Amino acid sequence: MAWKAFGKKDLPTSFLKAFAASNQGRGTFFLPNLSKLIPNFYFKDVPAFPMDHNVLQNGSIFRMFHASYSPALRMKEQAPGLRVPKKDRRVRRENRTEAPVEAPYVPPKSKLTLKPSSNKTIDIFEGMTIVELAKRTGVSIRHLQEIIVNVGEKVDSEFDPLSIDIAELVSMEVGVNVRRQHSDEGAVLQPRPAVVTVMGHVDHGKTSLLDALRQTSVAAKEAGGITQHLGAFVVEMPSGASITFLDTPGHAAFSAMRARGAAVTDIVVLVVAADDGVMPQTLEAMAHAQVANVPIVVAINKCDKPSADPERVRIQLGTEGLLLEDLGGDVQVVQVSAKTKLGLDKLEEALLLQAEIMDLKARIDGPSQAYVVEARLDRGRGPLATAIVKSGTLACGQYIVVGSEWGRIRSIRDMLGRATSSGRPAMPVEIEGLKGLPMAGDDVVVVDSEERARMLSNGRKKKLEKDRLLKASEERIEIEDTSEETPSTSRVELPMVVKADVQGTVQAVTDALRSLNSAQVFVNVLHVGVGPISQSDVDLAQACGASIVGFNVRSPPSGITLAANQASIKIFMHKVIYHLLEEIGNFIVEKAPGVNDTQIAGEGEVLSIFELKGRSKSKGPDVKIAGCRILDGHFSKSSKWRVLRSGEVVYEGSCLSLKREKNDVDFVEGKGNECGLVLDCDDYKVGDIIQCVEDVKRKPRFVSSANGAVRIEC
Ligand SMILES: Nc1nc2c(ncn2[C@@H]2O[C@H](COP(=O)(O)OP(=O)(O)OP(=O)(O)O)[C@@H](O)[C@H]2O)c(=O)[nH]1
Repeated sequence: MAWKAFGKKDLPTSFLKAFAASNQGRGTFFLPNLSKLIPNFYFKDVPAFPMDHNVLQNGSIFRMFHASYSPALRMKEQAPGLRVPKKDRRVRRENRTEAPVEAPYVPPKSKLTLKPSSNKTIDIFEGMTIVELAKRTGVSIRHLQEIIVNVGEKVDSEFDPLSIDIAELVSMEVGVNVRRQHSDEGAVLQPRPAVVTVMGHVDHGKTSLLDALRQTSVAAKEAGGITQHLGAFVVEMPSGASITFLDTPGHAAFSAMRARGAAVTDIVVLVVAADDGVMPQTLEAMAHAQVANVPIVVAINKCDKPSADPERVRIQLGTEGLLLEDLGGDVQVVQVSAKTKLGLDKLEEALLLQAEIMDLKARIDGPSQAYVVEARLDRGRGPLATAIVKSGTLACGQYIVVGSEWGRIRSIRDMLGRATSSGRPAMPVEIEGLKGLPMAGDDVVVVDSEERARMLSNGRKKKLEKDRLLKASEERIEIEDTSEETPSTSRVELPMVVKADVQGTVQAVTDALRSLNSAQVFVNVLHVGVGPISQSDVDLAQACGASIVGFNVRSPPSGITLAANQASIKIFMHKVIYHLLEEIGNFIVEKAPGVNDTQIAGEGEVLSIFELKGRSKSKGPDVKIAGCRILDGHFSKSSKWRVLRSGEVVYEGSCLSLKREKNDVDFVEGKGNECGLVLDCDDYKVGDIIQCVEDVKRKPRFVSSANGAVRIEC
């Protein structure tokens, strides 16, 4: 492998192998991590595109410089226009054979020279002119024309209509974010089913309620009995109407999934258990719905329980600012029981009424738009995206761009797994044919040709990578700043490789792991991916001293497990999020260095003072012995000691002698036991309190709250 590593030291082959292998998919290896792993190197010419294997192999993506890299070259790199003084050129020549003896070069914090994307976001639409685009981006018409020509498009006049894809590419090029707007003007709109997201606190009965609505039994089949995916399906109501439901997980780690659910939905069903009342995730769900400007229908569940108190729930919700119908507002409230199926017809009525009020319609014809709620990698079928169609009709054979991935739709399946040729508005569909795995939350857009799809996908990848590198660089600076507050010797870094079944859970697990960062331990997620743990994950973990997390993925083949064992790589395999976080939390606590602290090991009272006269002048002065009774704990001779008088510390020091009866001892234990004590100060008085103080290492604590939120308390 030909890497351009300047300087005397070569990179470890094991590292290079693992690094290259880990980057065959998306560029998920963070540069700051890389430079941390090889501290004597710094990096320049960082790519603004995803690192792919071939690029990595020819070594041209960035140049790695060893710390001993010559000062003259360094000056040139930092200020390209600068003339290097002759003296320094000499240094450079001398250094061809030998590294200079000098302090290692510490790269400046902001070494990435990538131009950041501006925070500006503009709306773009099909047919906008260059003039319009120039107005919105704030870039000159001439510059935009140059870019358009560079992407291979013809420009006749600045008033010619641009395709929305070209407008996006050009905007990205000038560092402006876009929102694609599709006008339905002139299109025939047809009624469409409502998309309803069921949200609420963990275990309040969201899945059971959906189960009851569709007469199946998903809740019983879920690992650990909790929802960890964003399930989407269509329920045919007895009235004949159909509703698309999204079930979101209640556990605290899945906040991003809930936010996605609220963003794609028309109505939120807020499930609150009648016995438990309003809880943290109930409030979070309310907030998500309000941010997304989505109406709420409240389902007070578990009304069959003797401890159910629906009135209390109503009052709680009212206090939280939800304007319930029965209290004069417009939020409908229904009392239900998923167990006895009580009130399900009322819930259905409420949803259909809400949908009717909203007059939900969508364009059936024309370019389709959809929203990815989940994505996973199937061994045989490749990347699969579950999406909800927003408008238009998604059809097999269409070229699509999904986030930064592209593909041609090979097949579409409905939520029962049946093949279908198209997906209509509000329909959840599984799309097959993408070249790479998109992210949950990505938009699906249909484009005219393969060329356009490739171009848009490449442009987006480039931008994504640029933003990611910048974010990683900022994160690194933040970490460095925090570690300045905490002595670096006391902060342990735990590198992790995270693999999970779908993109959504990868994100949830990664976010949850990051929430375990503390002043003592930094969980450094080096690499994430969808799918089972592979040999390249093990290689990477070995090269970086990382542990591997496998969430909701099948156990790795025995060969991989064996390789991991041999390399002493810890693998955390779990199917339930709180089990995973508990195990990792305890692992972190175990690895945390702890902070030095003191604790009172024992306390006693001075009952009497004995004076021992010095037997001869040469043997030293007279000695005062404090006769003590232990009130609590134990006395240990080697510890530190304190004398307290009227609650104030009057002395701190060490012990010269500890006696039990007439014998010298190191340790006296037990409330009520008496001993004689000589401290290196003899200013004690009857009634003083003597404390034996020990140094201890205080370890952090793993704390998980009722809503599943976890943290490490130092
Ligand atoms: N008595 C009674 N129990 C219920 C009812 N609905 C749900 N449960 C029970 O409550 C527990 C949690 O139900 P789930 O449907 O898994 O709750 P969830 O809100 O989907 O939980 P997450 O998926 O973890 O967010 C299960 O033991 C259900 O059997 C109900 O109406 N009455």
